[in-house]
Amino acid sequence: MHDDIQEILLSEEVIQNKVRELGKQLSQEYEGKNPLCICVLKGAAPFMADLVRRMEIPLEMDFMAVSSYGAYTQSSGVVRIVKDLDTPVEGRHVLVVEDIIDSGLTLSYLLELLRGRNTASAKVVTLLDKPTRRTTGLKPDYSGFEVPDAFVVGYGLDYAEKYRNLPYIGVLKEEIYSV
Ligand SMILES: O=P(O)(O)OC[C@H]1O[C@H](OP(=O)(O)OP(=O)(O)O)[C@H](O)[C@@H]1O
Ligand code: HPA
Repeated sequence: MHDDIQEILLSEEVIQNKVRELGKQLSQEYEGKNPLCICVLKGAAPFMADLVRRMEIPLEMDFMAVSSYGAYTQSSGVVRIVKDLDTPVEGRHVLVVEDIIDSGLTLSYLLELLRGRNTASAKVVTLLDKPTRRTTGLKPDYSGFEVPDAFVVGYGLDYAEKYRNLPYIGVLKEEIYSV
């Protein structure tokens, strides 16, 4: 285990089993719909890469970057589009792929934006849900795990751009971000 990690919450095996399960479920839900899977960069990149390989249906991928956290652990409350989609979404079934929903600010903003572009449907799959931190009414359509109110890193999730490449998800030691 990495020295900066206090505790492993979800092992690589547990994550991969869940991804396989979600991929199977989404394959059934989106059969015949050629969904556009939208990865919210950067945190969702490992989850998106693993998830689409478990979806056994035709689909397309696109990438979007929005930022509300800046470099550290507090949401700024202001959502900014850093990179927009390359694909027109009008009439498309879009599935937003997220690593974590915390306050829900990022996704509330994103879903409103996408629905305003007249999608046929706009749903969300998140690997992690931290419902205790929610300040919006947002609920994911598909969710992997609920996590407690702790700052978690790994499998895409960062602290100051570090730890995204850990294959597991762990709680960061408080001394790392309290200095
Ligand atoms: O529900 P919220 O409170 O809005 O938080 C969730 C968002 O915060 C993180 O992204 P971040 O802005 O840190 O960018 P990153 O994915 O590049 O790390 C995470 O990947 C979600 O997109
Ligand atoms: O717990 C978290 N870890 C990393 N990034 C995050 N963005 C929202 N919550 C978190």
